[in-house]
Amino acid sequence: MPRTKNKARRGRGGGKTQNRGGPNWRTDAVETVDMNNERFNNCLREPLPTTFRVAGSRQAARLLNDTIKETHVPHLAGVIFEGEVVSPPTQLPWYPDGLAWQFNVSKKVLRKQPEFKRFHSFLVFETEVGNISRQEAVSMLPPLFLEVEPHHRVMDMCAAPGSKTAQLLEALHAQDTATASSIPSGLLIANDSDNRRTHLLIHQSARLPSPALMVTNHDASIFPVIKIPSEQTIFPSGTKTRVANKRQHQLLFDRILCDVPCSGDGTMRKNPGIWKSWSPMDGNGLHGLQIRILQRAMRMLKKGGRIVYSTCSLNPVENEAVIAAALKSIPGFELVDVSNFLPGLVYRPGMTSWVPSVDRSVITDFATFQGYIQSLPESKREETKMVESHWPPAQAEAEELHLSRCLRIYPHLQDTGGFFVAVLQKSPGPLVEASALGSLEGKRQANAVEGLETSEVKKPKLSVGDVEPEANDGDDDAMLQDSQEGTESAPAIPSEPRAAASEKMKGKAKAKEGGDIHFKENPYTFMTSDDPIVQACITKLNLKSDFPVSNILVRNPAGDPVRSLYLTNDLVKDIVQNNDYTRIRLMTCGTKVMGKQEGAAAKREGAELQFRVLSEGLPVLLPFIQPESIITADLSTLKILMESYYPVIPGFPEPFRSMIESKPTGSHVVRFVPSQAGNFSLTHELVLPLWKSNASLTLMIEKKAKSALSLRVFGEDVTTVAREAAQQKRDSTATSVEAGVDIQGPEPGEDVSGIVIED
Ligand SMILES: C[S@@+](CC[C@H](N)C(=O)[O-])C[C@H]1O[C@@H](n2cnc3c(N)ncnc32)[C@H](O)[C@@H]1O
Repeated sequence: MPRTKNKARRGRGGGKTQNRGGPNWRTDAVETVDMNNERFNNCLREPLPTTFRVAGSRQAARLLNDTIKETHVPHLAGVIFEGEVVSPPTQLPWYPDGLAWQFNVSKKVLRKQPEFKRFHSFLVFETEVGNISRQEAVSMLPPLFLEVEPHHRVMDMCAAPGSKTAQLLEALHAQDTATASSIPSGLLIANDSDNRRTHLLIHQSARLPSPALMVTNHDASIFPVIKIPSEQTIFPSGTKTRVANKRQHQLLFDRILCDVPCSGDGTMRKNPGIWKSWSPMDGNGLHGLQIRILQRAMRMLKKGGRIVYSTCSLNPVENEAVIAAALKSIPGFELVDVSNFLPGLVYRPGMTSWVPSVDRSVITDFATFQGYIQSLPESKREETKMVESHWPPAQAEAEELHLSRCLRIYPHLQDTGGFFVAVLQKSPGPLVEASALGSLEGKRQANAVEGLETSEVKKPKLSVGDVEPEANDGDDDAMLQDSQEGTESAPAIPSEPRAAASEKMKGKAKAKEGGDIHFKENPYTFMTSDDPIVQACITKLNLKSDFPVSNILVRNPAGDPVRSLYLTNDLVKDIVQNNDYTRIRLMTCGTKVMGKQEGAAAKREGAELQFRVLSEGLPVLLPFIQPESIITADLSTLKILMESYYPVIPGFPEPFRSMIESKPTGSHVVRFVPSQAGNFSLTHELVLPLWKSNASLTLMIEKKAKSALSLRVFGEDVTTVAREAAQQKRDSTATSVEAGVDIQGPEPGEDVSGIVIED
């Protein structure tokens, strides 16, 4: 943080003198270093460059990335605008496969310079349809460090609005092809405590539909135990089948992301408000919640599993202090050395020493918690919100905890926002006896056992639902956690006001009894495999026999296929069937694959009982559709389908025309093969849903997706919507010119942007 700012605040705070510990967040090294770095100061005042990531499954992302690299960037190189050279986009040096880009041009260039204007339109449309994600460079880091694989059980504790969730989903779907999606055996639970923000998550994740996704709405620090059946459990031979069948165990995760709420002081380049409102107390106040969220994650992790803890703050109280407190309270974890993980990433090591501010006026007079407490009159000691874990551990302890293995990203290093990342690994083996360990590890384990005293003494009884820790894990932590969920007493964590805490306890007790009566979402109900609607869909689409027909569900208690059919993988199905959906506060799960065909035309044609393939569900269904029922077409057919809403069947070229004429009305799937149409070529295969009416055809993709596709394939938006919009613009310009009004029409794509371009 800029030193001058702290000084100014101290001045305003009045009276307190510079302390022996030095300015806020100070390391020992700082004492000997000149803190005036002009580049750093200037950089903090500069707006961030625009960064984006090519999203989607690996193969699809590579194809689009090639388009950027080979079609757009060459045209953007050497551009001169108003006498100045404009730099083209460049790839972030550390992002795998060069899939992330950065550029720094003014809004004026994007609006007026023809090549950049075209590139901007391209970005806008591809962003709209989810193929490109505008995301801060540093925010792309945490999912990379998690190294998610398709079989992993992954938890995103604080997920909204969901840019990192999208990256995690992509990793889960790494084996997808450009047109077809795999059904990963793993799981991603994206959770956020803010109900409204979970809807952002649902919206975001619709761009990468996944049968392995669940969205929940919980306070992550008390995330409930999720039960799954223990079919793998080997019971003693005498166990009655009835007992064995009933057994469930706690789902533990392979990977957990804790991208926790933070003061956000690392975002000051894009949030100028931080310059005015920043206070060290923001970090002090969040510290307790941050520890509790991380501890909950540690309790839910499998042995050998990995947690990434991240914030967009540079305050050690929200970062190294949280890591140190969590590591000291729960044994069996260590910080991973990730120094060589992303070559090209420039960072600084975690801090091992700092002095927290004890109030808003940035008083950093106290090098230790004890010193601070002793400075207070006795009557005030109970009231202070400062706790021991705000301070750094002793130097030897900080070293033994390897706090320097954390990564600090400073804005001036690679022209980014400020960020903090720590990677924690849970030991794969059983815990070593505390007495057999070296001094610190022995103490850590002893402290942790103290912290869990009640449950350690009183082993929980398995009650209704018989939840055991995951069978192959034999994890005592999980068992203990079940019994004392929410009563966890890690040392030195700021306590909530008593009344609030006891209310929370009451609420939790209620939640433990069963569901949450305040949770108003609809339940998910699995349909039976022989349901006539399900069977009709299977026949109509000619699905193969390995289609997971028993994993289709609907969103109502009766199990009626009212509007949409969803598909989940086996693990999500197990979770839905073994947990009260209100207790886990399930907002959504799986992916929509079929939707009821609505509208007058469907009624007229007797198709109102038919379900059609949804474009978002098609990649998931595609591997199960018998190849002979997929219609083949070429680029000229695609052009006709793009240029008109309802092109009539006789207008299509042969052999497509005869092929489609032979098909019944209703939902179909078309494979557009690589081909030429005039000057344009389709370089890779596309598979899209189509609706056949009595006389015409409709490409069943959303308007914006159609425009993005058109821009990509034909270099311009040939869709009806674009033509109508252009006509409207021409008409209104003509009218205003006639009336002598000077109007500034919207720039192409601006109204649908989703990409906000800062000046
Ligand atoms: C830094 S943002 C997460 C950003 C997100 N990971 C992304 O990449 O888009 C922190 C999120 O934590 C949520 N949050 C705050 N307190 C929480 C809690 N106790 N449990 C779960 N989520 C919480 C906020 O609603 C916010 O969405």
